Amino acid sequence: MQKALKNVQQWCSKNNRTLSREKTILECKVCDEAFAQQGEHVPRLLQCGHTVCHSCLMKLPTQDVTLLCPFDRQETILGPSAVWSLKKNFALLELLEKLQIVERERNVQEATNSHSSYPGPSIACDEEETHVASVFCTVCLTNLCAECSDMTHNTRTLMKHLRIPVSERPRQRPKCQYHSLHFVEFVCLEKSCVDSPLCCFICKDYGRHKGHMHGLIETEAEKLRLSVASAISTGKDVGDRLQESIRKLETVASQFEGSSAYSPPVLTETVTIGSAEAARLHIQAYFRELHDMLNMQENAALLTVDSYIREKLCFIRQNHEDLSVVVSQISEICQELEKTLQADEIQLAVSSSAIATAIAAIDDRQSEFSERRLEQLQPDASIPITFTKNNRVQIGPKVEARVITLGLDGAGKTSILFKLKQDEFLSTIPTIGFNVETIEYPSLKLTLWDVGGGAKLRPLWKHYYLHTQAVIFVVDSVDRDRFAEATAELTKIANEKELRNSALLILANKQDLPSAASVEEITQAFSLSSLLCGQFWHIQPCNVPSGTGLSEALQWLTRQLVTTELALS
Ligand SMILES: Nc1nc2c(ncn2[C@@H]2O[C@H](COP(=O)(O)OP(=O)(O)OP(=O)(O)O)[C@@H](O)[C@H]2O)c(=O)[nH]1
Ligand SMILES: [Mg+2]
Repeated sequence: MQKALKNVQQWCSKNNRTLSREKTILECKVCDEAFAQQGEHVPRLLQCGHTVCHSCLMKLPTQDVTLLCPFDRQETILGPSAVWSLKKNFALLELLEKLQIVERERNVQEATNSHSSYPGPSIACDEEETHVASVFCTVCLTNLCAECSDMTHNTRTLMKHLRIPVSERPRQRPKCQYHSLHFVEFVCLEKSCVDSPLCCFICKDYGRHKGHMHGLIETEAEKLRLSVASAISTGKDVGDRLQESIRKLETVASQFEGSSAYSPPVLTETVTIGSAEAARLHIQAYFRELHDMLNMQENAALLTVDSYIREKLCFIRQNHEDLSVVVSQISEICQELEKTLQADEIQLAVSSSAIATAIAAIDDRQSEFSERRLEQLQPDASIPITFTKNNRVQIGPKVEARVITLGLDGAGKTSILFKLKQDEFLSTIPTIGFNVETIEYPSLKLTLWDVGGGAKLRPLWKHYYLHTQAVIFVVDSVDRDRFAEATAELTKIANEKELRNSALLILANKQDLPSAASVEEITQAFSLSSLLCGQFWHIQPCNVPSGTGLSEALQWLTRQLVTTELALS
């Protein structure tokens, strides 16, 4: 460092230039501004070894997190704080500081050597009035010419006094406005004196500031300087942090605009979307796959129907052909028999065996093609179609489902079962155990389990849950006193793990009775919306005597089981 400093000094003297001006040799080679100890022109080091001021670095173009050196185009990788993360060139900063000290000492030297170097109004030497003062002793507080300075400060102690050019002499203290013979030395710290806090020692000890808190002007000024410096540094910190936030916002904004790399996502996979464009692409890809999948499913469904139709037509044509052959055979036999009617007795007697054979053939055909057999040969022209939940088509064979009917005792479960099975309102007795019936529709076959609802039987309900696709919960709409009890049972059912994929149909039964609670009242009393949040559920008003509501209830159930209304059509 000393060597570098010496080189700079030598360069200055060789080139006959002053140090103060030649600070510019320590300037940023991009903007030609002198480097500074702090602020915009603080020197920062690039990884290639070049030094550029902070301000210029901020203006340089960046590629992602790298910055190119303006001199050799080499890359420097930036940290998370961008340009702020680059190290300051401390060697250069130290050199700058030393140069400032050297310059200051040189100024004193020059002032000491030359009376005329101080361009301001001349100040008389305190030792010899006819001399012009060129330096100010900061310890003796005297203005001195060079000669008197040397003369008065020639002892070992006095030589150490710091003497500065008179131009840099500290300002003289003002005189006290109440005691004109004395300088102000103190600052009064009382709040009431904030408007005129300066005072001399007389004001402080005997005058208007007597008894007040006070401090030395230098001490108080130093405290103020420190708090100002601290506020400045805090301000800079805040500024730096805000700058960092701005940079991050810019990064996020550029990512939104589509700078980030994008790889097409897989259907159903959750991807982290990096930019607005990536999000759009992700959505388009998702729906493209969905459309493709639906097209494939539609084609597969059509193929299934086409092959079903082909098989059916083949069957019909075969039957048609077989029956036509039989019809022509019968017609031939009939023609032969009609001829025998024209014959005389002798001929008839001779042909009796052939006639018996023909009659037997007709009898055979008659018994072979009974009404029932002919019905079987006439296929139903309808094509019963159902769709599974994954959009596969199902023709013919019925969708089978296991359903359990639960609810408090007396709610009407058994009555409903009998109504669905036999279309009758039968008298019932309380169920001990269970009843089970199979109920068939064109495309649906329900196995309906009706389990007794007495309090002692309810713990047994759970044994019926396995493989159950739907639960029918029957509520006696008249029995408001037991709504709370019914809600408690429904809550247990709703929380059953084994039933979490089952559809839940609530039948508000006995709507034929005048005091029956409406569906809305029951929904509210049972808090169904919150209780069954996230489940497949439906509430249907119904009554057994007329059967009103039961077919709608089953239609909803069927939709849940086969996802199509065709099942019941
Ligand atoms: N008015 C009217 N009465 C009904 C209706 N449904 C059922 N009932 C009557 O309510 C009573 C109880 O019916 P059940 O079908 O035995 O009740 P349950 O739910 O099977 O009762 P448990 O087997 O004890 O669990 C019987 O007297 C039925 O006639 C309805 O819709 N309207
Ligand atoms: Mg019953």
